[in-house]
Amino acid sequence: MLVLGIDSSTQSTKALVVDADNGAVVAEAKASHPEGTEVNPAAWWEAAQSAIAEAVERAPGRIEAVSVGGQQHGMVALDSSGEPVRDALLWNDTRSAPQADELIERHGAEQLASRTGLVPVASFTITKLAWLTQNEPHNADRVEQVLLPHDWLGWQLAGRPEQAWTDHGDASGTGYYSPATGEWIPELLAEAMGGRTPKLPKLLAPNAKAAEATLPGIEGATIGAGTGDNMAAALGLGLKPGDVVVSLGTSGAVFAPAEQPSADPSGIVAGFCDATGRYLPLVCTLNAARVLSSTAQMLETDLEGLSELALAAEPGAAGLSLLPYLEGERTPNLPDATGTLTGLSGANMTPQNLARAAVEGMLCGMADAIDAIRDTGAEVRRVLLIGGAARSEAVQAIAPGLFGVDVDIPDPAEYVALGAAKQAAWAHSGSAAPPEWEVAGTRKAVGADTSHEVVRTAYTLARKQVHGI
Ligand SMILES: Nc1ncnc2c1ncn2[C@@H]1O[C@H](COP(=O)(O)OP(=O)(O)O)[C@@H](O)[C@H]1O
Ligand SMILES: O=C(CO)[C@@H](O)[C@H](O)COP(=O)(O)O
Repeated sequence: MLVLGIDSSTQSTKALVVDADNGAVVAEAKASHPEGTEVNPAAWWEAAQSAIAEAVERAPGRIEAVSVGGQQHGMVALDSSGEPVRDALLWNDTRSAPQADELIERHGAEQLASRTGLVPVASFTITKLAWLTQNEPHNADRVEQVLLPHDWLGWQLAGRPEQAWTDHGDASGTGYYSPATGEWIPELLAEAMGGRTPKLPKLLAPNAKAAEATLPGIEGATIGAGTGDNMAAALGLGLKPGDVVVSLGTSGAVFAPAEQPSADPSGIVAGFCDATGRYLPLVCTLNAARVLSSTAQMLETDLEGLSELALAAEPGAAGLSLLPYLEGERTPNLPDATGTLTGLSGANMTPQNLARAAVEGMLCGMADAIDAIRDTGAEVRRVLLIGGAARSEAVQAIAPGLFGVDVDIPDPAEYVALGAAKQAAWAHSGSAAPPEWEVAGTRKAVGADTSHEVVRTAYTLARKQVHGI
């Protein structure tokens, strides 16, 4: 049986056709998304249709089921005819930082963490809706329904039926959902929107059959509930206790499976649900893969060249530290920050050291995130490194030392789309547990090198000096 998994993430849509018996990828395709932190959802739909058509064309048979994993938190606000009232505001759009602060002032971080699992930052949907209400009341007045990117795409695949749906994983990133009860908190949404009460999608179980596809090429296929991209990756990897994922896409996301919901009043760890009925404590930064591509561009090289330069420098980049807050930052919560390079001298200002500082700076943020996940009580037996920038040799070589733990590098694959495909197979089968598909990979052992301590200390010192935290 063939199933289709879609990953609609920040930079692109990926479509994988997968053999549901063993998880083997039999066809795949990709289409780009526009740049920017606000995007017309029509662009995702166009990319999805193009990637699906291409993947299905290469598939050796009929698609029986499909699911979508989507970038989390994006605000898709629809009017009474189902059209977006404006472009969607994405997870990495920081304009709603003041609204996040207002929510915390009104309710207190501790209360919000225990009610919603989250302490608001600009990424979360509720702050974007509060921003819309305060800054574009003419648009807020027209909002009849609020969806997330994956909800909207699933609804498109089903031909825009009366009732849209979502899953508990993606819902847990909105700020108006309770992981403890598994229900929406409509009063928080109404308060953020000045008393307006838009319709919310129906919450579906992880293995629910949501609808049937109407898109030509996959008509009649079962549509699964879908989920957020990180939850889909967790499902695709089949995480076990002791596993911690470091995902280096546009965002840097660090997460681990958990049996209980978490509530971190510091706001560092977001208490999300996963796509299996369990939980997924997660730390997210705004700056990961693009730190490397921007540095490569500055050094007039490509990603391979950047990796070679970084590996030609000594650990610690001869004293250079990069705080890579190129798009502002979410963890730590510094929405207006810019990047800083510290420790420059005439002697260390080389392309090799700059490249090394970029890789180390990005990974130091991830190492801090692993520590925060460990602080929730999660066991950290190994790290699984995925996402576009996990393909970098320098990242693979430097990560184990900085993380202080063995790093497994699953064979390069689109794990979000694979997880979506697994959910589709699960929904179609109607079984109690998702299918188990083997994930192959290689291990980079942590080794005896202790130079990482110096690197992390220098990074922490630079952050304290520049940002006071
Ligand atoms: N070999 C590589 N080294 C470093 N970065 C890479 C490499 N290959 C791809 N990338 C980066 O990965 C990113 C895309 O990763 P992906 O996980 O698909 O992101 P997203 O899910 O946010 O769209 C791009 O920024 C790209 O530059
Ligand atoms: O906001 C988060 C997680 O809370 C991000 O991880 C988004 O879900 C986007 O992910 P990528 O496009 O980087 O995969």
